[in-house]
Amino acid sequence: MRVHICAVGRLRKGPEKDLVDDYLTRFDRTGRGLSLGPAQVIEVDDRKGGGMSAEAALLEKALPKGATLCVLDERGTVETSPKFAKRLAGWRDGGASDLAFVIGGADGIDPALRAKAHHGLSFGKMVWPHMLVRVMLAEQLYRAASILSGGPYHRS
Ligand SMILES: C[S@@+](CC[C@H](N)C(=O)[O-])C[C@H]1O[C@@H](n2cnc3c(N)ncnc32)[C@H](O)[C@@H]1O
Repeated sequence: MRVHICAVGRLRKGPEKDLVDDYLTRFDRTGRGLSLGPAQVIEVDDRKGGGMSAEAALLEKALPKGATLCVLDERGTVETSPKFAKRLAGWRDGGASDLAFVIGGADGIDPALRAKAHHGLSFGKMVWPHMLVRVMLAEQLYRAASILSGGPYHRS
């Protein structure tokens, strides 16, 4: 199952980008034997300042056709890492070829796009900056692959 992180805005060179790259490399390596990954980041940029709906149109265009859609949203479901790992395995075992996570911009994700999602995932009720959400998601993907592989990274 290929994994896509579709995000509004460009992540510049720096510690957040390094962390995302590092965790996704680890995810790819750990997930290879589990039919998870590879993971790629797809960035969209609305330079005309059209707001949420313009960003949603760009995101929808960039999403792989038929992808299982998971939006990152503070109003979504808060879950443990093992539960998230189970959810990933469930999507994979249910036959999903592409899984797309969507991270919004400063105004969030357009409600019409949110309504199309198969799942809304929350990293808690607080609002985080989008670049940190990318890092957190990449880390949770690696953690989930480690849990599913029985590796020592996750200790609960
Ligand atoms: C700066 S936030 C935008 C918040 C916006 N005011 C809203 O109402 O959604 C940018 C993006 O980061 C993600 N995000 C921020 N906090 C989050 C959280 N607690 N859980 C999951 N995703 C979050 C969402 O995808 C959000 O669209």
